[in-house]
Amino acid sequence: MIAFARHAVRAAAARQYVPMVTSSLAAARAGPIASARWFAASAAEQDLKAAFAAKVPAMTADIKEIKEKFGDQVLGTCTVTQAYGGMRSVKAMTYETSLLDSEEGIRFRGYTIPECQELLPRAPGGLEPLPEALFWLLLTGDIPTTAQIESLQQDLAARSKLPAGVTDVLDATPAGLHPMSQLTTGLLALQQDSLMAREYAKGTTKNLYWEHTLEDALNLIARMPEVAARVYRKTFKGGKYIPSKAGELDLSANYAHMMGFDSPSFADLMRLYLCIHSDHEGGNVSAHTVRLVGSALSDAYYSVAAGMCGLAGPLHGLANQEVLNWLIGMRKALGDLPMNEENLTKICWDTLNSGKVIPGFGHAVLRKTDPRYMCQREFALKHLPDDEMFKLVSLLYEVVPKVLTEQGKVKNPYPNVDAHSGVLLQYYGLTEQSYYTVLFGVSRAMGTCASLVWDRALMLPLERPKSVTTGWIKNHFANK
Ligand SMILES: CC(=O)SCCNC(=O)CCNC(=O)[C@H](O)C(C)(C)COP(=O)(O)OP(=O)(O)OC[C@H]1O[C@@H](n2cnc3c(N)ncnc32)[C@H](O)[C@@H]1OP(=O)(O)O
Ligand SMILES: O=C([O-])CC(=O)C(=O)O
Repeated sequence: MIAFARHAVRAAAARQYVPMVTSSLAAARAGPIASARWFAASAAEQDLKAAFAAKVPAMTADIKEIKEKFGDQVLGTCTVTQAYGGMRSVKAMTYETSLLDSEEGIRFRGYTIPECQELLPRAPGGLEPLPEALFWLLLTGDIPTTAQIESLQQDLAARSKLPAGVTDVLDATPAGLHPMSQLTTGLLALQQDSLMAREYAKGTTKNLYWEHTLEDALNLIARMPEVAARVYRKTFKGGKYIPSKAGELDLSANYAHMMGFDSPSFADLMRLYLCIHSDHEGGNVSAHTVRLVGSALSDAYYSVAAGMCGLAGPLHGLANQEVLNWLIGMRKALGDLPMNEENLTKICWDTLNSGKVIPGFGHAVLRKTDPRYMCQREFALKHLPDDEMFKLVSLLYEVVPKVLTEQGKVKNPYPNVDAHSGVLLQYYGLTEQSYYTVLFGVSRAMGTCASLVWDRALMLPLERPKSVTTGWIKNHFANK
């Protein structure tokens, strides 16, 4: 099913993870980025579970040593303003699968998006990395080999059949229900098969939680595309479903096929899309929700469904839908007027003056243009350079930062991932913008599931930070 990306073997062979427990000095010398990477030790393991299991002891020992050595060090503090301000930049959690730098953007296990595009295995004829390969990387820290990804793809295909009753639940949802509500309902219907829930009820032991969670994660990832495609066909195509070709096509191409899109370049867009939306460190609303809910030992289905409810908010994943609505409204507002800087500037100010945010711009952590925006822009320059909507998005890239900077409120006036995704989908005929966050959800499930497996492997405890009332703050600081 796949062709191997350039340099992957060389890169995998050249890299080796250095656990702190054996060589903390070497890791420290390697610098923060290199020491954050999990380097491939061997390409021999073809089974994801075995590859993951091999990583757990060193990581567990590493964390034990870190806690012994640095357990009393202060990682972050929280001012009163931060407590009222969404805890912005408070360092109060760990998260292994990805790390966000405010200037540089996301790194998946230490690898930037261009590095992933270069190193991860691709589909035959495809130019973009396979999300199955990104999932392997997020989970194990290693760039997978062709054989490993073929084995994972076969495993996912074998798991992909929806259990009885799931399609009935989806069919019973009202046609007007938002696609994100339908997706979440579908995930909860999948929960009937949770191994974690079943084994916990039987009295399984703590050291096996990760195995049950990995099983649930793999089943969820394998089945979610069909659930999501059914939501699309039911809502927008009169319930005319297209049978799965799991096993014949890779996960992204099959998802596109089940939605009704069979062009090779749309499949490649799906691969890129599902890779870049998967993970964005641990503090974002969806990932943190998955972590929090999972910490109560709710299984992967409950945890991801909860995360999807957060992703459905307009300040988070739903912003991709909002961007398209805004762009369409903008074209209408322009009418016969030329699409130029002056006219777009006026429309931006109208949006701000009406009390709304400009969707797709700004970020809670990033302070530069999101690299996920940039790689979608590069995709557009390659595949749809003359598209009118792309030209509009390109012009807004120049206009909006100036307007937001002049307004003087935002910490980051530059575009995020959601500013670009919709125009690419529109170009290929996926024009129903209320569906866009579902695509984001299918991707985010992969990153958050990888992290959830680690949460259980590392036996992270129940999350329960302390809260205080405003009265408590007044009394506490009054006499200081
Ligand atoms: C996948 C993702 O989740 S990426 C983000 C997707 N969301 C969006 O694109 C929605 C538009 N953007 C926003 O609303 C914000 O930039 C957020 C929610 C992403 C980040 O919020 P914050 O960290 O609070 O941003 P910041 O500190 O810059 O906010 C300061 C002020 O600028 C405002 N602001 C931030 N971004 C924007 C924007 N795009 N348009 C207008 N005003 C904005 C905030 O609402 C806030 O106003 P207030 O002081 O009146 O409450
Ligand atoms: O990091 C964030 O807060 C939001 C975001 O871009 C994401 O979750 O992809």
